[in-house]
Amino acid sequence: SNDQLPKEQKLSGQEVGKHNNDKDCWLVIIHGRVYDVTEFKEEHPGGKSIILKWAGKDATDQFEPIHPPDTLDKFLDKSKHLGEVNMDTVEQEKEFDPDEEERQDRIKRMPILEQCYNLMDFEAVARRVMKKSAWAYYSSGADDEITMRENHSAFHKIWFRPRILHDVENIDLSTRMLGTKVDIPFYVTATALGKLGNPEGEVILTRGARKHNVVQMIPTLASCSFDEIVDAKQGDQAQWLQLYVNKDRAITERIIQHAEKRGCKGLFITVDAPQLGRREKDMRSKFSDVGSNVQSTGGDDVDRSQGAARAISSFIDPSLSWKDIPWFLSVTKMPVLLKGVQRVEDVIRAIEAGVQGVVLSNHGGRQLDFARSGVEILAEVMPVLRERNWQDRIEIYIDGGIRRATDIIKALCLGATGVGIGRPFLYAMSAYGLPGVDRAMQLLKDEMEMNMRLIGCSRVDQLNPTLVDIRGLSMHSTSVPADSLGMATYDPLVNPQEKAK
Ligand SMILES: Cc1cc2c(cc1C)[n+](S(=O)(=O)[O-])c1c(=O)[nH]c(=O)nc-1n2C[C@H](O)[C@H](O)[C@H](O)COP(=O)(O)O
Repeated sequence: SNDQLPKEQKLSGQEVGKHNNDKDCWLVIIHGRVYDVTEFKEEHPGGKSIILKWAGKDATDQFEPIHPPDTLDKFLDKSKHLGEVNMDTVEQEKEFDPDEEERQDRIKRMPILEQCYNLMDFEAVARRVMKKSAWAYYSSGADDEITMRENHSAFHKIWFRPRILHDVENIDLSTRMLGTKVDIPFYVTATALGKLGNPEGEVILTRGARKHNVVQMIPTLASCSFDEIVDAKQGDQAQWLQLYVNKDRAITERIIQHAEKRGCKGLFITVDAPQLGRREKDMRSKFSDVGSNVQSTGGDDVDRSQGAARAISSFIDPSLSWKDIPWFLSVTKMPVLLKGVQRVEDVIRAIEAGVQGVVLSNHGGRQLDFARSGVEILAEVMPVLRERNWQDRIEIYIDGGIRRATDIIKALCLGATGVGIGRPFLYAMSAYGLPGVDRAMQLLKDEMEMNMRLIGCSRVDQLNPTLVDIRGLSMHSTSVPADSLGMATYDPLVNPQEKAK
């Protein structure tokens, strides 16, 4: 093969193009570097077919959003790095996307940033301008997406009991999270594959978090490398690490200790995803036709319809359990928290296990459908902790469906230290880049200042349960799914073909 080529001589596109089959497979990936993946493709978590589909071609666009830049240096033996190719001899085969032209037209007609007045406006714009597969990945929830909708509608079942005639001239929204002083009680939660929405990826969220002095939780499954995201922070800007625990604990230990060395201020172990949920919009989107088949143990001929999420999560350890918690506490001095706790019994157990906090969360409705919203779990947890006088033993966060500052205030009234926000910042970043994230965070600050005044509080430590009425919270009014078979399949009145017989 060509790896004896003197380095300064570049490979030609034609030459690379010949190695495009199962027995002999080269790929041009990022920045015109060629890699021999003939062996590697057999154990590629995203399955073999995606590699064969782009064998011998430039696969940069497909590679970038899913893999951090250091992936090849980390996982592909140096002997397989075949050197540079002369890029003007490589035919640039763009993945054909039927609605790309229409999408570009929608981008030309999208509203200017100043026309976004709340976080839902960003979602409305993102839905129109994002690539279908990216929108599908960000917006999808598990199964019928009942929990995803419940996350936000739960806040509509909580009403305020505002107090009057308190001096609210000067409002202070600041608070502390794991010891870090932040401007407002929300953090940017961990969401995977930031480059699906914006070519710069998670570093945009880093810059937005710095500007508004809030914490960024760095996802294990980020598109940017961990070090890129940490390098993008400035000064003593605080970041936390969200951890998917690897079956290979040596890898996990290295990740944790590197994060601590780089200054992360908290370790959030995700405990609600021993297997990633079935997100059907994601599965239907473009990723499914490349058949990432990490569900299978062998071969490439099994259930191919797993979206991007499955393609990148085969390393997660489903055997993780309470007996592992002491190990995590022993390998790091960072505060350790559990992300994705969903009932009070597990909060009690977390306190007894010695962790410093929990995030009451159902993963944005992307995991177990019919899991309750974070805010409903919070309303179950805090009275039980107060009974034991344990409410200050750990920090309690919630996430899921936070779209208004009133949602943040309701969570704090019920006893949360702060809240995590995911999709809104992804949509803002995908539609408008950093200016979008900046505006979304500023809108929340403006909303929260006004709402604090109107419920009669000037500081977040004054927020308390007497300011909310949660009697309606446990009412789960989900609409009954329409009888689609009856309506559209059997009823001749609806089904014209039937009438023709
Ligand atoms: C929207 C989104 C959420 C993800 C997310 C990816 C996306 C696109 N991913 S996921 O691919 O595995 O599902 C992660 C993740 O990497 N790790 C994690 O702990 N939570 C993940 N979450 C859940 C996230 O941390 C919050 O729990 C959730 O986003 C909060 O709900 P909202 O989006 O409504 O704010």
